Amino acid sequence: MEQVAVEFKGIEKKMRHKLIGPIDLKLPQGHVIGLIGENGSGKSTLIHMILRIVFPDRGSIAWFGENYQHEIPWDIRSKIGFVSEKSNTEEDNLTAEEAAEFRALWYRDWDQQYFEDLLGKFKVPRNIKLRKMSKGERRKYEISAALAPHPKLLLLDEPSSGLDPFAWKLMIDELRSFMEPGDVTILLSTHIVDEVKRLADYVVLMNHGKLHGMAEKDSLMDNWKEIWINGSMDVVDDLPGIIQVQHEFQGVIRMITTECLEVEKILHDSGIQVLKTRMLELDEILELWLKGHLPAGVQPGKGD
Ligand SMILES: Nc1ncnc2c1ncn2[C@@H]1O[C@H](COP(=O)(O)OP(=O)(O)OP(=O)(O)O)[C@@H](O)[C@H]1O
Repeated sequence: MEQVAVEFKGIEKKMRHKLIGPIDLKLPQGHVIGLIGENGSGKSTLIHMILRIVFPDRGSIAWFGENYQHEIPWDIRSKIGFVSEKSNTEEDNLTAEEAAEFRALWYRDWDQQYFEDLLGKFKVPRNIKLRKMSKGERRKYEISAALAPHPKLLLLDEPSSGLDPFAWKLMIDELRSFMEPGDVTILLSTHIVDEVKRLADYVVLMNHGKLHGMAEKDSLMDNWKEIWINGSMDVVDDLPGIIQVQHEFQGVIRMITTECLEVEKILHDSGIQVLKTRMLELDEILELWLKGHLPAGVQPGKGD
């Protein structure tokens, strides 16, 4: 059975006007999980609950298979890297080098050489205070500092905010090579669908504090398709996962299915001609999912 980095069981948290949860979610170890949702849907709150910056009102969280009632023990916390949506103001008056000296005291496995290499790769300015850096420059420092202790779980809250396209590409490449050992888990909250498309193995969708479920990205891309066939509407009634269907012209039917592999097999076995198929873009899939069309096997509120 696959190892689980973090597990949420029946988690609920009342924020000012919004209930976040209930959330039942297992983040599989060794994968990148893209966390997607509209503004205010609860993504940062979910990340803050993993870090114990926010405590849930109900339910439990397990870190690498262990539950803790109060604080997370330091040996566990030091395995978790974090890039916050907002910069840490306590570091404002420090240079990247000075801030790293403090971080190195906290993280047992801090790798100074790796940190220096990342600063060089990202062209982070040296010997100037972090508050004097541009938003993108500071972001590059923050990503470098989060990677430097080789965390086993990396929580990234909109990490690319402020990055130029070249730095963005560098970040994607760096995160890919960071995943190479195979036991690292990344939870990536982002509004950039292309980031999820390039990096994520799984997609977790949230909306208005509710979890819409978790699905494997490749399975979404392979199964959510637009198909054109030559046939009658009766045929469509027997096909699985049909969420849109339209009679186009002269016996041509256009449909969208969430179970394309199965649909293609049935059509093939029935001798029905497929005229054309089109893979949906990930943003189209997410829009349909948000409207309530679930991927096959996904239960709303659950991410197993
Ligand atoms: N410190 C806080 N106190 C009270 N309510 C809060 C606090 N922080 C966030 N909230 C509320 O909790 C809800 C979820 O916020 P959260 O920041 O988790 O959303 P998000 O999905 O990360 O949003 P965004 O994409 O805009 O960053 C929002 O309705 C927000 O108003």
